[in-house]
Amino acid sequence: MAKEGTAGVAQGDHGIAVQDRYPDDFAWCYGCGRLNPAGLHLKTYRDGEETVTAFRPRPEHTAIPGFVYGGLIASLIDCHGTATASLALYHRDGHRLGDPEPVPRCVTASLQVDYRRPTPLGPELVVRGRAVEVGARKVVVESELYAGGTLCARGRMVAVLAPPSMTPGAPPAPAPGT
Ligand SMILES: CCCCCCCC(=O)SCCNC(=O)CCNC(=O)[C@H](O)C(C)(C)COP(=O)(O)OP(=O)(O)OC[C@H]1O[C@@H](n2cnc3c(N)ncnc32)[C@H](O)[C@@H]1OP(=O)(O)O
Repeated sequence: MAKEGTAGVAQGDHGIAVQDRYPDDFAWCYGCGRLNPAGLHLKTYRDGEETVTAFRPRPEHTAIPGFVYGGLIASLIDCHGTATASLALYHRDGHRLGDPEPVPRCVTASLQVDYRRPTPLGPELVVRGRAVEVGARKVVVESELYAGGTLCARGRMVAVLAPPSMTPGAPPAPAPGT
Protein backbone atom coordinates (compact mmCIF):
# COMPACT_ATOMS: atom_id res chain seq x y z
CA MET A 1 0.00 0.00 0.00
CA ALA A 2 1.33 3.42 -0.93
CA LYS A 3 2.32 5.71 1.91
CA GLU A 4 1.26 9.30 2.33
CA GLY A 5 3.48 11.50 0.21
CA THR A 6 4.06 8.89 -2.50
CA ALA A 7 2.39 8.60 -5.88
CA GLY A 8 -0.52 6.87 -4.18
CA VAL A 9 -2.30 9.91 -2.84
CA ALA A 10 -1.65 12.46 -5.56
CA GLN A 11 -4.36 13.94 -7.69
CA GLY A 12 -3.78 15.22 -11.20
CA ASP A 13 -0.97 13.94 -13.45
CA HIS A 14 -3.22 11.79 -15.61
CA GLY A 15 -2.32 11.66 -19.27
CA ILE A 16 1.11 13.26 -18.84
CA ALA A 17 4.23 11.09 -19.04
CA VAL A 18 6.93 11.78 -16.46
CA GLN A 19 9.59 11.61 -19.17
CA ASP A 20 7.87 14.36 -21.15
CA ARG A 21 8.46 16.72 -18.23
CA TYR A 22 12.18 16.04 -17.67
CA PRO A 23 14.34 19.07 -18.43
CA ASP A 24 15.97 18.78 -21.87
CA ASP A 25 19.44 18.16 -20.42
CA PHE A 26 18.07 15.04 -18.72
CA ALA A 27 16.02 13.75 -21.65
CA TRP A 28 18.69 11.77 -23.52
CA CYS A 29 18.56 8.43 -21.69
CA TYR A 30 18.65 5.47 -24.08
CA GLY A 31 15.72 3.85 -22.31
CA CYS A 32 13.42 6.79 -21.75
CA GLY A 33 14.87 10.01 -23.12
CA ARG A 34 12.40 11.69 -25.45
CA LEU A 35 15.29 13.43 -27.25
CA ASN A 36 17.34 10.28 -27.99
CA PRO A 37 16.45 9.34 -31.58
CA ALA A 38 17.83 5.80 -31.15
CA GLY A 39 16.25 5.16 -27.75
CA LEU A 40 13.31 3.11 -26.51
CA HIS A 41 11.21 6.17 -25.58
CA LEU A 42 9.62 4.57 -22.54
CA LYS A 43 6.76 6.60 -21.04
CA THR A 44 5.67 6.37 -17.41
CA TYR A 45 2.18 7.39 -16.32
CA ARG A 46 0.48 7.53 -12.98
CA ASP A 47 -2.30 5.00 -12.65
CA GLY A 48 -4.12 5.37 -9.36
CA GLU A 49 -1.77 4.31 -6.58
CA GLU A 50 0.81 2.99 -9.04
CA THR A 51 2.75 3.96 -12.13
CA VAL A 52 2.51 2.10 -15.41
CA THR A 53 4.39 1.82 -18.68
CA ALA A 54 4.06 -0.42 -21.72
CA PHE A 55 6.55 -1.50 -24.37
CA ARG A 56 6.34 -3.99 -27.22
CA PRO A 57 9.72 -5.67 -27.78
CA ARG A 58 11.01 -5.96 -31.31
CA PRO A 59 12.83 -8.91 -32.92
CA GLU A 60 16.21 -7.35 -32.09
CA HIS A 61 15.32 -7.71 -28.40
CA THR A 62 15.57 -11.51 -28.65
CA ALA A 63 17.44 -13.61 -26.08
CA ILE A 64 16.55 -17.10 -27.29
CA PRO A 65 14.18 -17.14 -30.28
CA GLY A 66 10.71 -16.45 -28.94
CA PHE A 67 11.89 -14.89 -25.67
CA VAL A 68 12.89 -11.40 -24.57
CA TYR A 69 16.49 -10.47 -23.71
CA GLY A 70 16.90 -9.98 -19.97
CA GLY A 71 18.82 -6.74 -20.43
CA LEU A 72 15.78 -5.16 -22.04
CA ILE A 73 13.63 -6.30 -19.13
CA ALA A 74 16.12 -4.72 -16.72
CA SER A 75 16.10 -1.51 -18.78
CA LEU A 76 12.31 -1.26 -18.65
CA ILE A 77 12.26 -1.82 -14.89
CA ASP A 78 15.15 0.63 -14.49
CA CYS A 79 13.76 3.55 -16.49
CA HIS A 80 10.22 3.06 -15.19
CA GLY A 81 11.67 2.97 -11.68
CA THR A 82 13.63 6.21 -12.00
CA ALA A 83 10.51 7.90 -13.38
CA THR A 84 8.41 6.53 -10.53
CA ALA A 85 10.99 7.91 -8.09
CA SER A 86 10.98 11.32 -9.80
CA LEU A 87 7.21 11.46 -9.62
CA ALA A 88 7.23 10.52 -5.93
CA LEU A 89 9.68 13.36 -5.15
CA TYR A 90 7.66 15.79 -7.26
CA HIS A 91 4.49 14.86 -5.37
CA ARG A 92 6.31 15.04 -2.05
CA ASP A 93 7.17 18.64 -2.93
CA GLY A 94 3.52 19.42 -3.62
CA HIS A 95 3.65 19.41 -7.43
CA ARG A 96 1.68 17.59 -10.11
CA LEU A 97 2.69 16.80 -13.68
CA GLY A 98 1.79 19.82 -15.76
CA ASP A 99 3.06 22.28 -13.14
CA PRO A 100 5.76 24.65 -14.44
CA GLU A 101 8.38 23.47 -11.92
CA PRO A 102 10.87 21.04 -13.49
CA VAL A 103 10.46 17.39 -12.60
CA PRO A 104 13.51 16.17 -10.64
CA ARG A 105 15.72 13.60 -12.37
CA CYS A 106 16.78 10.47 -10.53
CA VAL A 107 19.56 8.03 -11.37
CA THR A 108 19.91 4.38 -10.52
CA ALA A 109 21.97 3.63 -7.42
CA SER A 110 20.96 -0.01 -7.16
CA LEU A 111 18.84 -2.32 -9.32
CA GLN A 112 17.70 -5.85 -8.50
CA VAL A 113 15.75 -7.86 -11.05
CA ASP A 114 14.24 -11.28 -10.36
CA TYR A 115 13.40 -13.14 -13.55
CA ARG A 116 10.46 -15.32 -12.55
CA ARG A 117 9.40 -16.77 -15.90
CA PRO A 118 10.68 -16.62 -19.49
CA THR A 119 9.22 -13.51 -21.10
CA PRO A 120 7.62 -14.26 -24.47
CA LEU A 121 8.58 -12.06 -27.41
CA GLY A 122 5.34 -10.84 -28.97
CA PRO A 123 2.93 -9.40 -26.43
CA GLU A 124 3.21 -5.90 -25.12
CA LEU A 125 5.09 -5.81 -21.81
CA VAL A 126 3.52 -3.84 -18.98
CA VAL A 127 5.48 -2.64 -15.95
CA ARG A 128 3.68 -1.46 -12.83
CA GLY A 129 5.63 0.33 -10.10
CA ARG A 130 5.26 2.04 -6.77
CA ALA A 131 7.46 4.10 -4.48
CA VAL A 132 7.69 2.21 -1.20
CA GLU A 133 10.13 4.57 0.57
CA VAL A 134 10.53 8.28 -0.15
CA GLY A 135 13.48 10.02 1.49
CA ALA A 136 15.10 13.40 1.06
CA ARG A 137 17.07 12.33 -2.05
CA LYS A 138 16.49 8.59 -2.19
CA VAL A 139 13.44 6.60 -3.31
CA VAL A 140 12.98 2.83 -3.17
CA VAL A 141 10.78 1.53 -5.98
CA GLU A 142 9.25 -1.91 -6.41
CA SER A 143 7.83 -3.08 -9.72
CA GLU A 144 6.45 -6.02 -11.66
CA LEU A 145 6.69 -6.77 -15.35
CA TYR A 146 3.86 -8.63 -17.07
CA ALA A 147 3.56 -10.21 -20.53
CA GLY A 148 -0.01 -10.85 -21.56
CA GLY A 149 -1.07 -10.55 -17.94
CA THR A 150 1.50 -13.09 -16.68
CA LEU A 151 4.06 -11.93 -14.12
CA CYS A 152 7.50 -12.50 -15.64
CA ALA A 153 9.86 -10.33 -13.55
CA ARG A 154 10.02 -8.30 -10.38
CA GLY A 155 12.28 -5.34 -9.67
CA ARG A 156 13.47 -3.44 -6.64
CA MET A 157 15.64 -0.39 -7.03
CA VAL A 158 17.17 2.51 -5.17
CA ALA A 159 16.96 5.75 -7.12
CA VAL A 160 18.75 8.92 -6.03
CA LEU A 161 18.41 12.50 -7.24
CA ALA A 162 20.89 13.04 -10.06
CA PRO A 163 24.09 14.55 -8.66
CA PRO A 164 25.35 17.84 -10.14
CA SER A 165 28.26 15.92 -11.69
CA MET A 166 25.79 14.22 -14.08
CA THR A 167 24.49 17.48 -15.45
CA PRO A 168 25.79 17.93 -19.00
CA GLY A 169 28.80 20.22 -19.05
CA ALA A 170 29.57 19.68 -15.38
CA PRO A 171 33.16 18.91 -14.41
CA PRO A 172 33.87 15.21 -13.79
CA ALA A 173 33.02 13.92 -10.32
CA PRO A 174 36.04 13.24 -8.08
CA ALA A 175 36.99 9.58 -7.84
CA PRO A 176 35.69 7.86 -4.68
CA GLY A 177 38.08 8.29 -1.77
CA THR A 178 39.72 11.46 -3.14
C1 LIG B 1 21.27 12.30 -15.39
C2 LIG B 1 20.06 11.60 -15.91
C3 LIG B 1 20.31 10.19 -16.42
C4 LIG B 1 19.13 9.31 -16.22
C5 LIG B 1 19.40 7.87 -16.51
C6 LIG B 1 18.33 6.96 -15.95
C7 LIG B 1 18.78 5.69 -15.36
C8 LIG B 1 20.24 5.39 -15.48
O1 LIG B 1 20.66 4.64 -16.32
S1 LIG B 1 21.29 6.21 -14.43
C9 LIG B 1 22.89 5.58 -14.88
C10 LIG B 1 23.36 4.57 -13.90
N1 LIG B 1 23.56 5.16 -12.63
C11 LIG B 1 24.65 5.93 -12.34
O2 LIG B 1 25.51 6.16 -13.17
C12 LIG B 1 24.75 6.48 -10.94
C13 LIG B 1 26.21 6.45 -10.43
N2 LIG B 1 26.25 6.67 -9.01
C14 LIG B 1 26.26 7.91 -8.48
O3 LIG B 1 26.34 8.91 -9.18
C15 LIG B 1 26.17 8.03 -6.99
O4 LIG B 1 26.66 6.84 -6.40
C16 LIG B 1 24.71 8.28 -6.50
C17 LIG B 1 24.21 9.61 -7.08
C18 LIG B 1 23.79 7.15 -6.95
C19 LIG B 1 24.67 8.32 -4.99
O5 LIG B 1 25.71 9.14 -4.55
P1 LIG B 1 25.47 10.39 -3.61
O6 LIG B 1 24.75 11.44 -4.36
O7 LIG B 1 26.78 10.77 -3.01
O8 LIG B 1 24.47 9.89 -2.55
P2 LIG B 1 24.73 9.14 -1.17
O9 LIG B 1 24.70 10.20 -0.12
O10 LIG B 1 25.92 8.23 -1.25
O11 LIG B 1 23.44 8.23 -1.09
C20 LIG B 1 22.14 8.79 -1.01
C21 LIG B 1 21.25 7.71 -0.44
O12 LIG B 1 21.21 6.62 -1.39
C22 LIG B 1 21.68 5.41 -0.77
N3 LIG B 1 22.45 4.64 -1.74
C23 LIG B 1 23.42 5.09 -2.54
N4 LIG B 1 23.89 4.07 -3.30
C24 LIG B 1 23.19 2.98 -2.95
C25 LIG B 1 23.22 1.62 -3.37
N5 LIG B 1 24.04 1.19 -4.34
N6 LIG B 1 22.36 0.76 -2.80
C26 LIG B 1 21.49 1.16 -1.83
N7 LIG B 1 21.42 2.46 -1.39
C27 LIG B 1 22.28 3.34 -1.94
C28 LIG B 1 22.52 5.88 0.40
O13 LIG B 1 22.60 4.89 1.41
C29 LIG B 1 21.77 7.13 0.88
O14 LIG B 1 20.65 6.71 1.59
P3 LIG B 1 20.06 7.61 2.83
O15 LIG B 1 19.62 8.91 2.23
O16 LIG B 1 18.94 6.79 3.34
O17 LIG B 1 21.22 7.77 3.77
